[in-house]
Amino acid sequence: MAPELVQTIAKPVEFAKLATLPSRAYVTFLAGNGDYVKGVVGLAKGLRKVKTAYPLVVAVLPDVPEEHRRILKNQGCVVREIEPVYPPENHTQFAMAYYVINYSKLRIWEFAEYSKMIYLDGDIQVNDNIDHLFDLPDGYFYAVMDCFCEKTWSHTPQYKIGYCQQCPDKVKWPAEMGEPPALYFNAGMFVFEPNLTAYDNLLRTLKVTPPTPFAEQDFLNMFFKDIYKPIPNIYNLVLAMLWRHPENVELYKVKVVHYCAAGSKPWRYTGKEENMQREDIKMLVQKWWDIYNDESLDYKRPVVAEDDAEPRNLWPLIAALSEAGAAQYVTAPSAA
Ligand SMILES: O=c1ccn([C@@H]2O[C@H](COP(=O)(O)OP(=O)(O)O)[C@@H](O)[C@H]2O)c(=O)[nH]1
Ligand SMILES: OC[C@H]1O[C@H](O[C@@H]2[C@@H](O)[C@H](O)[C@@H](O)[C@H](O)[C@@H]2O)[C@H](O)[C@@H](O)[C@H]1O
Ligand SMILES: [Mn+2]
Repeated sequence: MAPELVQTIAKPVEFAKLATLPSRAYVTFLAGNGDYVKGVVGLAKGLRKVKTAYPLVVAVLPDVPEEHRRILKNQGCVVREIEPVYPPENHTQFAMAYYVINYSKLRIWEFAEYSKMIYLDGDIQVNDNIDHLFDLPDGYFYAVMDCFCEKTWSHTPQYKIGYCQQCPDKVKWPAEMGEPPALYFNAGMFVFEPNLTAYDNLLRTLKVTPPTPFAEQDFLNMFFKDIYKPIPNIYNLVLAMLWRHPENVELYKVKVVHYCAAGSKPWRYTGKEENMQREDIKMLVQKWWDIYNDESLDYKRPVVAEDDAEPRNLWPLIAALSEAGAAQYVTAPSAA
């Protein structure tokens, strides 16, 4: 379906069809005025390179400067401001101090104009088309299993005994410690259905949930425990898997790379941290930069009659249509 909503509005019949299309989008999260905006630009260009049919929505905190928002709009992103979400007062030592802002990711459940979304961290690159994940059966929460072997997990019992869900038979979970930990996902990538009821439940539950070291990742694992369905790690390669569980990784099959290992953020890469001189890490960082620097992947705004300076922002139009009850699901320009 022609992604440019404005062209479609002109033909009511087509619009009627469009109004019933399930609306889907990728969504990421951006906070602060620092360099993560480079991650999001890289993600937008990577999604374009793999010719996704869907837009990239960027949920931005109020502290994201206008200049960064303009950069993202000019890369074809749909920029949506969200309010921060803070966990209850706590003295928790987060695995990384900045994780406290990651609770704001929970705002994306409010984007209920979309029937299904794929969340991707800003430090993720999509190297193969994964649009087919939108067709996974509704009613579940899909994400890739994490790994417990990095020092960031040293506070946990599983780390202390050397147990990891990636190789549950290597060091077995001792019966005297009760049930092994429930399957635990990395919250850098997940397939979910935005829904206002779930959103209200998430925020209400958060208010009475003491924060834990992995912040919103721990919280989401607890909240979605009963409907979580693991998907293969080709959809979110947590880089530490390369040296912690190489037997579980076939790099040539990996579709999504998550630059979460310490020192691996491509836009900050110095190569000095542990594991950062590995050939596979250097190749993946270079691959990220090749996309980021590829001008042929920059967004080319569709030329419309009254071409204006601002990239066409469809949200006011969509809001008006929604008020008129005309459009349940409408698409914005695809990221491609
Ligand atoms: O200063 C920050 C820190 C985090 N993030 C967003 O929050 C996500 C989660 O943080 P990060 O990826 O650094 O966590 P990791 O996966 O490395 O644990 C990032 O990918 C960004 O999308 C951001 O925008 N600005
Ligand atoms: O706020 C908590 C964060 O927790 C997760 O990152 C961790 C986790 O993956 C560990 O397993 C790794 O060891 C570690 O390096 C990595 O940073 C998510 O990637 C991120 O989106 C966010 O939810
Ligand atoms: Mn990340």
